Amino acid sequence: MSGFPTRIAYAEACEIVDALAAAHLLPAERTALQRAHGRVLAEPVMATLAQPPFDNAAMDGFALRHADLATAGAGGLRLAGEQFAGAALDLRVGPGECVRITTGAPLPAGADTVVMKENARVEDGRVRVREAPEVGRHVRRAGEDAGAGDALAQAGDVLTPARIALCAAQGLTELPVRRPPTVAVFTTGDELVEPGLPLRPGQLYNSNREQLMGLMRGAGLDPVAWPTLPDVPGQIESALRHAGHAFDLVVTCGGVSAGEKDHLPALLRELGEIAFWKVRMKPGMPVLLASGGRLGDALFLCLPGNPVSVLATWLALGRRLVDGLQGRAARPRLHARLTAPWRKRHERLEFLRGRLQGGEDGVLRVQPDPADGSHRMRAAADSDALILLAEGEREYPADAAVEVLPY
Ligand SMILES: Nc1nc2c(c(=O)[nH]1)N[C@H]1C(S)=C(S)[C@@H](COP(=O)(O)OP(=O)(O)OC[C@H]3O[C@@H](n4cnc5c(N)ncnc54)[C@H](O)[C@@H]3O)O[C@H]1N2
Ligand code: MOO
Repeated sequence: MSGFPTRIAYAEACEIVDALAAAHLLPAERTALQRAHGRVLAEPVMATLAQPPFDNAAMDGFALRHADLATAGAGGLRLAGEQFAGAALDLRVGPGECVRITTGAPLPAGADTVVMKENARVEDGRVRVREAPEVGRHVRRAGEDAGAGDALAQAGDVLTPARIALCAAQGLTELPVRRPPTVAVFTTGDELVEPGLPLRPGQLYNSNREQLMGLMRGAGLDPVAWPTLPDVPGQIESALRHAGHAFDLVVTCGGVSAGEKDHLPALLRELGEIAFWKVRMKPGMPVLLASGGRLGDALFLCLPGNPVSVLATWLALGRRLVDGLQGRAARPRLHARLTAPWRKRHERLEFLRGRLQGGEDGVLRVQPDPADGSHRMRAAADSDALILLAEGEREYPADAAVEVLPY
């Protein structure tokens, strides 16, 4: 097979994924704030309100004029009123006066400082301050977090709970987001049996479907799983044609390498347009990406069947594709130091499994798991990161800095 990139470097695969995703950027839509969690912003969000919107107290206590503390003497300050959080009263703190105030309440005119309740004593309508704070203490100034007109978030930002809260504080009820891709998930293989059914010799339980569903849900998607497909070209074609016309993305797993029952490459070559097949990565080498062509408008991402290959190809390429389809800003790249030396004995870029450890010295470390076969799911389950080891045979000393992809 030729006419498309094959046996390419991981970096090249990333470029192709990014370009294909950008060409298939999903439309923007307005969604209710309550439904926007985890979605990607399609436009910047501008502040129309300053944050905080007015000067207010950071503590329960007394609002006063700082200059009066030096002159108040033993008699203290006259308690001139109360301003609680809620409607702003028309209060003014005059010379020698103070106003009882609660956290979040608007600062009365004239006041410049708040004294905590615990540092004051009230007697006969007079307030004596035990410990004078510095001027401006416990006052939160209007606009110190954001000014009206500031950009609070950019297109491509993910709506984390904190960012949603920032938008809610502006009184927004809807946000402009990208529609997440609809995704159909297929597992293929005559050897697969669903958990719960009896297993005959040579068969094995389908474990990849649940893994993929979890990985996709973790990426904010709501995938739809098909019943497992047998290794029968006609059946695979008709199921993929159906999904290719109904979904934005079709993800398959298994049947994508060189065996007599690996029908996906030939099918996508004949009916679709292959963007790449085979990336010089381990595990996951036979991964294939294609546009649907006569199978529909969907993109087709075909992952190898080995369970650890599913994990690695999804995290390395699949998640990148769904990020790109939503215009999501690049995820930060993380690095850690190996806790043990590692001898890399092959040419392909490796996504080795490892367990992250945060030390009190502030250094992130990762313990490589020696069970590096792409069927060794236990090592993947005992780990929480993929360790990227560059192409080429190489000795990595303990403490070597490596890129990690946490999962
Ligand atoms: N002659 C060659 N053989 C292989 C090559 C190659 O280039 N030339 N590539 C190897 C690599 S690397 C990988 S990775 C695998 C990928 O093969 P396929 O994508 O065709 O996957 P299958 O053969 O269908 O399955 C591989 C393996 O995984 C098990 N499997 C499949 N689906 C599931 C599932 N849903 N749940 C659990 N386990 C599953 C399957 O039984 C196989 O053991 O090919 C190498 N061979
Ligand atoms: O690339 Mo395959 O995933 O090693 O066995």
